Amino acid sequence: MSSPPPFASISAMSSLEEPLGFDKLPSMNTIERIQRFSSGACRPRADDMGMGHCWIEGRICSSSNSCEEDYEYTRETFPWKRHTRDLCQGNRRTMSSGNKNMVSGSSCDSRYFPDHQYSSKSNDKDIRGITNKFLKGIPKFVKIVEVGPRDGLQNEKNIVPTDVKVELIHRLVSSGLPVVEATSFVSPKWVPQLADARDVMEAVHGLEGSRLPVLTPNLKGFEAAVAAGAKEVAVFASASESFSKSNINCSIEESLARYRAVTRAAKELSIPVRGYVSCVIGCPEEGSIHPSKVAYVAKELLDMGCFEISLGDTIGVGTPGTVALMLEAVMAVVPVEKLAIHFHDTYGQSLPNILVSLQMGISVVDSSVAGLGGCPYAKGASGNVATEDVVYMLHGLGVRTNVDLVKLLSAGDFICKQLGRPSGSKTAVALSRVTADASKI
Ligand SMILES: CC(C)(COP(=O)([O-])OP(=O)([O-])OC[C@H]1O[C@@H](n2cnc3c(N)ncnc32)[C@H](O)[C@@H]1OP(=O)([O-])[O-])[C@@H](O)C(=O)NCCC(=O)NCCSC(=O)C[C@@](C)(O)CC(=O)[O-]
Repeated sequence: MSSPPPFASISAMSSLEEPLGFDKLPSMNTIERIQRFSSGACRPRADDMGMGHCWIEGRICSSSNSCEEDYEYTRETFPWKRHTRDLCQGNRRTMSSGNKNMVSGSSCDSRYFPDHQYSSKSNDKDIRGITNKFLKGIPKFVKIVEVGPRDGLQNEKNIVPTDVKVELIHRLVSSGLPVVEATSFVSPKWVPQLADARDVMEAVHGLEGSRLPVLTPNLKGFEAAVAAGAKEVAVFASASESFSKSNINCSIEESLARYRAVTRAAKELSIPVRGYVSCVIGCPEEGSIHPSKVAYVAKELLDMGCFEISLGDTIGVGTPGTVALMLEAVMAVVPVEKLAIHFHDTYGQSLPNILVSLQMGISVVDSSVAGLGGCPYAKGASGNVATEDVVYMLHGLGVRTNVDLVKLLSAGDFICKQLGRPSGSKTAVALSRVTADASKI
């Protein structure tokens, strides 16, 4: 028998792979009730698999209606117990129904998705208390800006065929990502990997559901982007003088002058412009970058009309401490609702950095499917934080993204197969192991 496609049995996953949401942490009251409830009031079922979750099976209790009463909250409060059991049952269902469940949110059992946690009615008061205490300021919704097709593929050793890029964009859009940065209209001599920018944009023309911005380093790039059908662009400055020179061959001030020309032209066509600041924590040549330099460039981009400023830790050296300092400086001159964060995962600090940024009020996060990425002009930079990992964490925190994790995983799987290497997403790797194990049951 051939092995099932990756994530085909995702609907049968146990909830061990789902982040434990705060809405699932038991209150003292809940714990007391469980202790009371599990101390002999009910007995384990024969098919209990030794998991000791007799309280889940409230219906087989020998005693009165106390089981009935507690069934709902125990089932919702400890879903991983129930899911461990369902893993086998669900997997059998999946195997018998072929590929039906693959990347199809609607045909999958929604109980197995992190999103399910937010429909829970249990413990509302306790959750609020916990989030207020430890996670103050975290937004309810985070906009994810997917940069995989651009930042992800610009650093690939082998040039990725245009039709693969186009297929990747389609898959990312269909996963519900609100923004998918499609490509760059930069010099093909500088970034040959994205020399097919026009063809990519023409192929995704008319694709609905996500905004598809492109990078433009100057007026020439802007004009080419508009001619190819781009409806949104991004300019990219740096907080490091050396990096500005090596990346776009001009000083910071020269780059800002170029970008003023771009934003002026864009304004006339009502085209929104996003601004990037790179090297917001450190530079491969200069070392650490003072937060005031980041704040200066961010404010300049805002003043010239950028609707959003993305702060890029290009070489991924930031930690929550340095990120918080940098954000504090930038937030003194740019309103927090205009800011986005863009982390590379070189030191594995991206998720904590994102968390601290959310706590400071940021609600826009850049990421790259499968953790692809890196800047060809930033030696030592690794891939961006993986979108799958960001979505997993956010959903676990009860933050909405509108992203369908299964479809996103499938997009990541697609591009990794095309590139011939494993995913840089820990979530994708863990879930593919779980589904592979499940398929053996
Ligand atoms: C900015 C330039 C063009 C200056 O490059 P230059 O060599 O100084 O430009 P030039 O004006 O002297 O022109 C040289 C040639 O390039 C052409 N040219 C000029 N402009 C364009 C254009 N837009 N599109 C196509 N061609 C262009 C121009 O026509 C000319 O062609 P030639 O006469 O030699 O045949 C170059 O340095 C460049 O393209 N750099 C882009 C590098 C890049 O894309 N780096 C990765 C971006 S990622 C990043 O910055 C970080 C970020 C955003 O991801 C956030 C983070 O991670 O922190």
